[in-house]
Amino acid sequence: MDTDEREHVIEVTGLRRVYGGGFEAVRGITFSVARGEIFALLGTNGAGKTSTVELLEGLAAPAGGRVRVLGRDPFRERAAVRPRTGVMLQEGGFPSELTVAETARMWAGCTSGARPEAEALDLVGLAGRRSVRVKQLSGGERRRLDLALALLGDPEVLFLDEPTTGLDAEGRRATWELVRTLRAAGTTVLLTTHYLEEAEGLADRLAILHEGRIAVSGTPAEVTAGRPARMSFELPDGYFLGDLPPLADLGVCGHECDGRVVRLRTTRLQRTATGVLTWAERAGVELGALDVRSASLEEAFLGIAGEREAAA
Ligand SMILES: Nc1ncnc2c1ncn2[C@@H]1O[C@H](COP(=O)(O)OP(=O)(O)OP(=O)(O)O)[C@@H](O)[C@H]1O
Repeated sequence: MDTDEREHVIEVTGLRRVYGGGFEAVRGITFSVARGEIFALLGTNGAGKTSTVELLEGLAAPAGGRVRVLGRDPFRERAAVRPRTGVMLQEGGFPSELTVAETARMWAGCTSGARPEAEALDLVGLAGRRSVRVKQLSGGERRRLDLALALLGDPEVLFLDEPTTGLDAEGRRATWELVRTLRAAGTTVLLTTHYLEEAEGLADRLAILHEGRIAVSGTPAEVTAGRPARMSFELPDGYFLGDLPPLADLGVCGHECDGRVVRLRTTRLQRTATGVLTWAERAGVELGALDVRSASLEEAFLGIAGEREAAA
């Protein structure tokens, strides 16, 4: 089913957030998230991700614009919206003397229709740590406990603020798997992250925020479309960049040459790669450290940040 045909569980229109001193952290953003979608908010430090998520969670009222979660105003109708959402904040801040199981039980007591705490702990791989005190958990285990608590109410909508920060590679992958499983069960997930590969691999759609505004949004493929791909290689001794066919003929839109290492940026990757490799083959040249990669979210992200700074 097309995104437009599905129910929009989160709808944000012209949303603004202004802090006490008059600083406008969120400057009129618009996006929507369909039921069962994973949507990622990306951005540099201070771009406004947490400020936005807090408005969606109903923790503050917007200075302007409109936000709807499950068709309701999450701030004014918090009592109706909150039981249907799960929230994982950047800092959980739980009593450190309690054990993992006690913390989950305490939280379950405040959660309507909570699933058994053992089930929530099992989902995040903390079943074996039930009797450990929270203060003895590693940073990554605390993040997983935060996630377990967000899952206690079996929420329809899950807000995850930097869910994998502090997790090792295995913990991160396990969290991604869990989020995918939740999506398959129909849960809608909005997450913020600094890990571009997390957004690229997990999100159905994403938005990159910059200074309180959405710089670009869409599927990962849409966001990277039009961004240049890269090709790099090392020429053997005695060969120089000028020995290659004219770079413009190869579709190259930018290049760097550092000694014998050549880095090309291209909007026509197949043409560039074919041209360079055909030249090397004909010249009997063995290219070292050959690397060819299509545009990634990282390039889009760095490109957007760079372009905005240059414009400023
Ligand atoms: N309580 C506050 N009072 C005033 N300004 C604030 C407050 N909280 C955040 N800000 C400012 O609002 C801007 C956006 O902050 P926010 O935490 O939403 O960014 P972020 O994208 O989540 O950043 P990070 O990636 O560092 O978590 C920043 O310039 C920040 O300094």
